[in-house]
Amino acid sequence: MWDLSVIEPEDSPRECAYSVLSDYEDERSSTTLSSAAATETSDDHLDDHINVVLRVRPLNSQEQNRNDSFCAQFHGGGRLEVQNFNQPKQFGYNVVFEPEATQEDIFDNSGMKKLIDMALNGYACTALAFGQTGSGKTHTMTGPPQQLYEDEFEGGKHPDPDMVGLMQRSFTYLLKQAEGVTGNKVIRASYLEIYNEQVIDLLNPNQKRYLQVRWSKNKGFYVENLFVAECECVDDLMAVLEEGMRNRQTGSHGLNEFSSRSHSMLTLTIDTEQQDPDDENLYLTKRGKLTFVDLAGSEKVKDSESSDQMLKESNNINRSLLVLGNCISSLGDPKKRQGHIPYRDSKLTKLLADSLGGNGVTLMIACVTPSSHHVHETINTLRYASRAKKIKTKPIVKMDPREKLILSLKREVKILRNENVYLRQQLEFPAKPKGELQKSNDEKFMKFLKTQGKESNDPKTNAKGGTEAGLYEMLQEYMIENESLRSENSEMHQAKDRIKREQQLMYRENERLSKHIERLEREMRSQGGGNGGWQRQANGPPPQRQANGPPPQRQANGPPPQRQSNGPPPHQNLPPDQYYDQGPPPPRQGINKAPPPQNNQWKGTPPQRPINNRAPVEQYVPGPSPQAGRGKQSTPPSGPKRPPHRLADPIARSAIPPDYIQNGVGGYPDDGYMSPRGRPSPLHNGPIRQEVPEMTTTGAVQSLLQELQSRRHLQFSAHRRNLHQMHKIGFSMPNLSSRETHTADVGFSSESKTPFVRKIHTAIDFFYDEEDDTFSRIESPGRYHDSRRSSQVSTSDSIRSMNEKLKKEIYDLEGEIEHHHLVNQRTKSIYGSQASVRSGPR
Ligand SMILES: Nc1ncnc2c1ncn2[C@@H]1O[C@H](COP(=O)(O)OP(=O)(O)OP(=O)(O)O)[C@@H](O)[C@H]1O
Repeated sequence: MWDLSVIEPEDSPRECAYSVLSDYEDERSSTTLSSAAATETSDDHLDDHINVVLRVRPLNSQEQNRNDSFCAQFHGGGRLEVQNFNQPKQFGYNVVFEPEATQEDIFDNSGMKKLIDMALNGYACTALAFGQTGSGKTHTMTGPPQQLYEDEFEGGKHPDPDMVGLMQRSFTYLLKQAEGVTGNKVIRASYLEIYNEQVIDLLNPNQKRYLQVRWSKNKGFYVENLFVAECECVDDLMAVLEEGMRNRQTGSHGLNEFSSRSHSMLTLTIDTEQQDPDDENLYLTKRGKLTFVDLAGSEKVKDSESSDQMLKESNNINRSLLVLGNCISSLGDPKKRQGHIPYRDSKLTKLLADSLGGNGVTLMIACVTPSSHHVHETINTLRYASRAKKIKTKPIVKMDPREKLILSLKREVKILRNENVYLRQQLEFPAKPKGELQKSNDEKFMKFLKTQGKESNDPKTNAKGGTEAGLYEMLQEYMIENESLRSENSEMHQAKDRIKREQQLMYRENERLSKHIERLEREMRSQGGGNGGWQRQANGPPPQRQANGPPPQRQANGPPPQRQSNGPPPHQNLPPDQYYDQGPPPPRQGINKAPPPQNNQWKGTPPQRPINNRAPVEQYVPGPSPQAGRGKQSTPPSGPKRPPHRLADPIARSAIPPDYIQNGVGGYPDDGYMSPRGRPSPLHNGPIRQEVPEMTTTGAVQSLLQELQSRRHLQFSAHRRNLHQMHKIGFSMPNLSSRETHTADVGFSSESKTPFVRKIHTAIDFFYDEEDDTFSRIESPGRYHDSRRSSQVSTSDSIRSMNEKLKKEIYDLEGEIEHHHLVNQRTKSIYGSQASVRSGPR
């Protein structure tokens, strides 16, 4: 069984000195590491598995002399098979480096470069070598021992540059990469070892005290009083490494002449100042960490032939490695991971806690010997490595906690300011000028940045004190602004909710009124029903009534019969108040003294509202009056009464601008509307009568919108839609989002190629005037331009205005009904109850 499912690469790098799991370097490594790097400016967590690579060293002279067999077989693709006393065991890792692999191969292909890049971006990164004693950990990390001790100035050989290890190569690469960072950067180094479970500062060997491992909320586990050296160049870093290696506990035993008897940790802290992508004036200091860990090797005491002090060392080494193994097992097991991880059981695991299970990025280099003599130890190391592969970490960028707080407050303030502006727009509050607090905060922040820059350049100033004071002051200011924005925004949210509630109430009332209108209409129809029922003719003036005969038949489109100008009306033998269509109107309740209509124009005194609050019986004058259409006035009693237009047929008009034509493609580009071709709108009431020539949809819609904007009526002949339906179209759409409410959605029937209004948007608020057969907008034109502004208030206004219209309509209809009542009564009194009654039009 493979420990890891792998895919054999087409071109197996068998000839190479290493093999990569599933093109690891190209895919997995780059994906996992670079994706984590993408979170550099945020606290977003990205789970990432620990990257584990394996290095198999060549057989050493001792093993060769013993004629140990080579127990490892390389299958490419990161796979390895180990012969465990004729029992093959198979393992898979991200990369497997074969004995021929050079130091350069390790550095270039282990993922080390990406680790350094991430450290520069603020992540805590760790490269850790582990394995049996003598397996090549130190060789991999720092090169052969003589690389450090053979100093050309002290008469030794010049170190072989090909043999230098991962650490020296990393230093060079790090400094080179750091040159690309524009802001300030500071690299500090510390070096410690854990020897017999005690922490020793390798850069301060004269201090014969063991250092304490402490824990703090911000730092996690850390070593107290550790010497930190600021390094400006590669040489500084090399000097730190050499100094530490010189002071490190080594010993010679049966398995390694230069055996490390301690775990060593060299930590580079990398502070980089980087520009905030959201704010060019803001520089953020990220604190990345790069730790190189060279573990002491596990050893069989029997093999290493340790005794006395070395035996004690061996026991401590093995014990701490056992704890490390336990931590790795727990972290690699998804069930155990949620539970207790025994970091505190050793100093090593305390200091590695963040690298293993925390917010760091870790590269583990497992080192093994291929000697069959050590196959048991080798398999242990391989299992260890396999378990480590299952561990997931959550890399995050480390920042100065105070700066982080300021940054988060600043971002929050920015969000709240935006929200504030948005809410103001919605509620139509005037844009808030930049407040004093906001101004002073921004100024303070700029000042702070400048001071910080000066202080960092001027060592004499008390940089820390000044910076801290500025930081705390700013923190407070931002918190105050934050708080005031919060409360202001919450008030605006409440206002918005209130308006919404009002809208809903109004909407319900409108629904009720609409139903009432329908009821009234039915009532009116039933009143004027039968042969003698009042019927308004579609186009043309009302019929002339003969004095004692039946009502005249109206000529289609013809002029109305001429009235006798000077002579008495044909019904002069009747009391004047019994006729209203050929003479003075019936003086209802003594109110209306208006002269008869002339030239099809209504003339008359606006009716007085009767005491019972019902519409007075009124004289009506035939002929459409576009300007006096329903919806143009919100105070019903002041205007003239008109016939019950709801019963009339639609009035055909020919006033569609010739460019209101569609070809069924495209749409209004800004609003992203699609042509309704092939998908008739559910709101479309039917074909429009007017046939129009072809043109582009976009042009048509733009013309229509321009028309709306200039408040002129659209006079195309739409199929009849009564106000009730339009009302629904305009306001009963659920979840009217702010964006949906800004534009007119005009569609075109693909068959008849005629325009129709698909959707009435509340921000524009235009209504269909059934009598005039027009669409008119009652919004201020200015609002239309700001199509992104949602307007709760305008929605309320439009619902309110719709409400007014409905009330007026009811008022009209009630007047109609009362009028019919009166006419019926009078007619009955003249002709008797059997007479057919024709009450209108007037
Ligand atoms: N890949 C390699 N190629 C050549 N020589 C190697 C390689 N790996 C290790 N060696 C040599 O093997 C010897 C032991 O290596 P090293 O000291 O690095 O082992 P170690 O794992 O660090 O052991 P310990 O845990 O005891 O410190 C050294 O002389 C080293 O130069």
